[in-house]
Amino acid sequence: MSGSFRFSSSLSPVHSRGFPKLRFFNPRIVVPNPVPLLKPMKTAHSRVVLPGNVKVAASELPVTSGKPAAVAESGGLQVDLVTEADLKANGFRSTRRTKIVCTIGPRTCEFEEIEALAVGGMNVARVNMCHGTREWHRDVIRRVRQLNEEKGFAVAIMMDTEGSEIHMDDLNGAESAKAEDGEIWTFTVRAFDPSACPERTITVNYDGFAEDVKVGDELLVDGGMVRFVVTEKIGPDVICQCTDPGLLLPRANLTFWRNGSLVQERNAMLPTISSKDWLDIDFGIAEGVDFIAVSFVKSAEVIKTLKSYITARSPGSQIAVIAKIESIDSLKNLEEIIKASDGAMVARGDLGAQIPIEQVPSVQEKVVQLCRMLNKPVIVASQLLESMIEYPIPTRAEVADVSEAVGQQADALMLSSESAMGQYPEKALAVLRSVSLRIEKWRREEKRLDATDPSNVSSCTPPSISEEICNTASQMANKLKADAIFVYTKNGQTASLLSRNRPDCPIFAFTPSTSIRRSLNLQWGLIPFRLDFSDDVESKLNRTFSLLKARGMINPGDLIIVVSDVLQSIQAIKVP
Ligand SMILES: Nc1ncnc2c1ncn2[C@@H]1O[C@H](COP(=O)(O)OP(=O)(O)OP(=O)(O)O)[C@@H](O)[C@H]1O
Ligand SMILES: CC(=O)C(=O)O
Ligand SMILES: [K+]
Ligand SMILES: [Mg+2]
Repeated sequence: MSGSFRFSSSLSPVHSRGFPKLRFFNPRIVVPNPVPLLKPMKTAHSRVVLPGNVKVAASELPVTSGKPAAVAESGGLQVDLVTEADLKANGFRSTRRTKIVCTIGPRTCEFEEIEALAVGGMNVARVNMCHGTREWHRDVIRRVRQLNEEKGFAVAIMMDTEGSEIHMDDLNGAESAKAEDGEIWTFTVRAFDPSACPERTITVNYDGFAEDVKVGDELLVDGGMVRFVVTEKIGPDVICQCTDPGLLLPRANLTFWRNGSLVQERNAMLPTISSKDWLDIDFGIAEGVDFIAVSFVKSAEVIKTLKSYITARSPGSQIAVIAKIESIDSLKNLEEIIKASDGAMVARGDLGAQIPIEQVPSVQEKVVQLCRMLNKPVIVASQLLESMIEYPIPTRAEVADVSEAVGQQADALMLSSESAMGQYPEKALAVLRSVSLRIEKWRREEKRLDATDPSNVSSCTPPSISEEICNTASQMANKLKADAIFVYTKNGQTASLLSRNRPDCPIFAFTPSTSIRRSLNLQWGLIPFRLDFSDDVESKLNRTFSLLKARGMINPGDLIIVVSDVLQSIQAIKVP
């Protein structure tokens, strides 16, 4: 699919989701450019515009073999230009702790568009295997890799599986179809030739569909954006009347409800990982993605199966498995699922179609807390800035929702349609960034909740020396008002345990592995650097100090708490 694909505004999904097309009396106050617009670096001499309006001319940076040194690993230290310039200009406290995942779609798939997102603060790029071809995804993944190699970013790649829940067909290539109030539509398990498909007929991907539904059931498209009631069943055809009109989008999810409850008959028996998903997973392993997010996880078993499959297919691979919490069945097995996974996503879109929407906020809070206890990164996803698909500024309610997730100290926030096919992907990213920074700062100032309170973090994992060291180091950093914590970590575990404490200062995580560096980029408060280091604490510390000082990222007198996972030690050191 090409990058020129655009939804025309009259077909924007926002409209399908019940927003009036024209908002008379629009309550949006257009504030004077609340967030700086970012432009990616174009040439070695252009100015890189960074978060917080820091400007650094690429030509001012030391250049090695035609590339800026930040990219070319000066002295073996690798960090991206954006982080480097931000640290230089604004200091440690300025860094954003909450990470950002952006879904890459038709609106953001070109190299320059991906680069603009990276410059704007994207930490993880997500590709959704529900949409597009493998070739399309391969191109996106390779562009992200190229960006990392050429510009020193550590943008991780997350592949999200399609899963085998019930969904509609692709509308024979149409961007959408409008269902009007009272209209009769047919949902069928019959497949048609695109040219021979009768009007108002939609093919459903699940063969048991016509058998499972009953007359009187409610059929919800995309969690209730469009609703139908089943009036008649004729063999493979389910005849429905539209009760809540709206736009039907290709491959939209379908659920059916009886007497106010989700019906889960044989569809509950559909595999979490379909045969197509396994092929996509093989593709993801071959392309070396960093995370595989599994849609509609119902139990821990599927996560264990996938993890052992990855190990067998690609021994020594660092691919992490993220459980998407979006199925009603997952809620009964939350703790086991999260324990088996390397992280979780609160996938509020489909979750809100499987449980009453008023229950979504409490599930979000519970999953975020559980992940924190179990030391697993957690992503809050879907509809954070939904109106920005179409408008350049968010609603106040959306800002409040983002603030809530940041206040819960989730590791990451995710953009879906906003970045995949919305009109303002960079602005949406800028809003996530500025709201995160503001709420994080406010939280530190207010100390509204003591993040290092051991009761908050220490239960549920078996106590370990590393964990105690990290808890103590974080408390020390807070009490001494340290400027940063440095951690030298080979497999990332110690960095994770520090992040889990949500300390007041940023955590510089030095790792010799580029893939660990990328995977740490999903975790709260971690600034991952690639650095080869020896086991000798003294020498690696002196080397790090001189490399960072030479690049202006730390200053003499800065107080650093140093944690080493090899020696299991804590040191408090003033930068000489
Ligand atoms: N690779 C792609 N090609 C085309 N359209 C895409 C692509 N990725 C995303 N989109 C569009 O962006 C929208 C939002 O993306 P998102 O990843 O949230 O998908 P979704 O269909 O809501 O499924 P999920 O529940 O997995 O998030 C999609 O509905 C689709 O219209
Ligand atoms: C992200 C996702 O899959 C959802 O919200 O449904
Ligand atoms: K998906
Ligand atoms: Mg989903």
